[in-house]
Amino acid sequence: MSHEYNEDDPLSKALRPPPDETQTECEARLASEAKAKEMSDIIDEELEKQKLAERKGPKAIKVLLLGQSESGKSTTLKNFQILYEPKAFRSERASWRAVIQLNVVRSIHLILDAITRAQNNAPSTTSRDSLRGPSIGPDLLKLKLRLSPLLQVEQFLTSRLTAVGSGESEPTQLTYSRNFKELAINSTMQWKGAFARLMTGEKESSDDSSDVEPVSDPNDPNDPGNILHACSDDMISLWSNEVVQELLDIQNLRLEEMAGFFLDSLPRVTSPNYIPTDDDILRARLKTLGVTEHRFTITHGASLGRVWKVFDVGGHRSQRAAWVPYFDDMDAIIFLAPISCFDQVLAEDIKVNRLDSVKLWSAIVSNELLKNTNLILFLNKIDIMKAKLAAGIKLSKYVVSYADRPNDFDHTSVYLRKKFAGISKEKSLLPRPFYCHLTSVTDTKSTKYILSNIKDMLMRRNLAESALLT
Ligand SMILES: Nc1nc2c(ncn2[C@@H]2O[C@H](COP(=O)(O)OP(=O)(O)OP(=O)(O)O)[C@@H](O)[C@H]2O)c(=O)[nH]1
Ligand SMILES: [Mg+2]
Repeated sequence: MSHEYNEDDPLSKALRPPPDETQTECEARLASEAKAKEMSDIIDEELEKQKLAERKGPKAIKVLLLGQSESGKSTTLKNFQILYEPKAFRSERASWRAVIQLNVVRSIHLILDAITRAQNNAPSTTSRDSLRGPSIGPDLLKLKLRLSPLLQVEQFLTSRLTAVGSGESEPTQLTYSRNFKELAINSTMQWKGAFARLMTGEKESSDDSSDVEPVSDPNDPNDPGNILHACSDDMISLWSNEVVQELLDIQNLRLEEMAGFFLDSLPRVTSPNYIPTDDDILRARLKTLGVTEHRFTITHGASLGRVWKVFDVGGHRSQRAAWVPYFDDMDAIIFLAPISCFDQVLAEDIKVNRLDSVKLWSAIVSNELLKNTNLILFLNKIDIMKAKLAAGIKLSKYVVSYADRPNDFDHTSVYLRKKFAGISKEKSLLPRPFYCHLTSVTDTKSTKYILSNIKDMLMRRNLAESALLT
């Protein structure tokens, strides 16, 4: 087999073999090209078969995940993967390790920033009053200096992830620090496989890599895993330092409630042999860019063989224009509203309260294109909501209409549920049932149960509709 290389076509020119290629090299190259072509033909054939099966078989069930940024859409998608594609989900552990490393470094970065702010006595965006904090002693300053290499790890991991995954660092005006950039990734770019290989030096991902080998190269001092391991004790000292805790408190930085919080698990996640558990992967935070489609085939039960397509979208305001083309032809939308955010301002607009998920919900229920679509509401992050209420944070302070009702979870959740139900009833263009779940999608057990119920409900509706059509 030989290729024609067209001199006028830059791609063809770039692919041209080196002019000084030996006979053996040429044979090896041709053999590898033939193998690649064979693989590509097999994949094409498989895709063609899939398309044909889909055309012949019952229509795929399509579910769109919607909600503001950090509401838990991608985490819900991970639950679908655990349920229907556990093998593939677990084979991606190595890539999630890098994301978790990035999350850890980011939390440390936030603490170091808080110390710098206190040193400069600069006003913080959310400080209750000016920074009359504890004094920062030489020990803490030394710790800060020793942890500075971590900032390079952050840059390294970000550039690696963006290189393979068409990612982008978007400025996210987080409550706690303006202009703090957060890495966002479009997962259609197969960043996971590519990144796992980059991290592990593997050539091909094996079919069952649930027992992926540790990803650090013990001999490479620049390997992020090694740097994190070397800084582990200092990070633990920093996180448990009383002055730091006081500073964070004064600056109203509740790291425990933030996305991608792993500081309570530092010895484990910084160990050289660390492999993320399912729970870790669910808690790992990587912002989504664009819209990605995920296909699952139901492998058991009455709906065996049925294909599901789940669409995950970026929830950041800049991403929302991309949602509309997907409104058509969905069997259901799972809308996530993070009710724990009642006391925070919206990440991307510090003037808007996070509960302005309510506004987004109004826009969705009243949308003309969605008038016949099943809407399923997840009032999410109830674990954080419960912790906040238990800590004495009052809903009525932020949602004035709550007035003097009891500040416990039962009453607040019923109130919020009614609020969302009322909007659905009032604003929907056609009458529609109100499906609502109180969720914590980082809890796989309860989420599995909810997703199974949704699956059954949609299958029943789908069957009923097909029966009506015949
Ligand atoms: N404690 C807790 N954390 C949650 C829950 N749901 C999601 N999270 C965490 O919140 C963070 C954000 O969740 P994502 O699923 O990435 O949010 P998203 O809606 O996909 O956000 P975008 O991609 O920016 O639109 C992640 O670190 C999750 O682990 C929950 O119910 N409880
Ligand atoms: Mg996401």
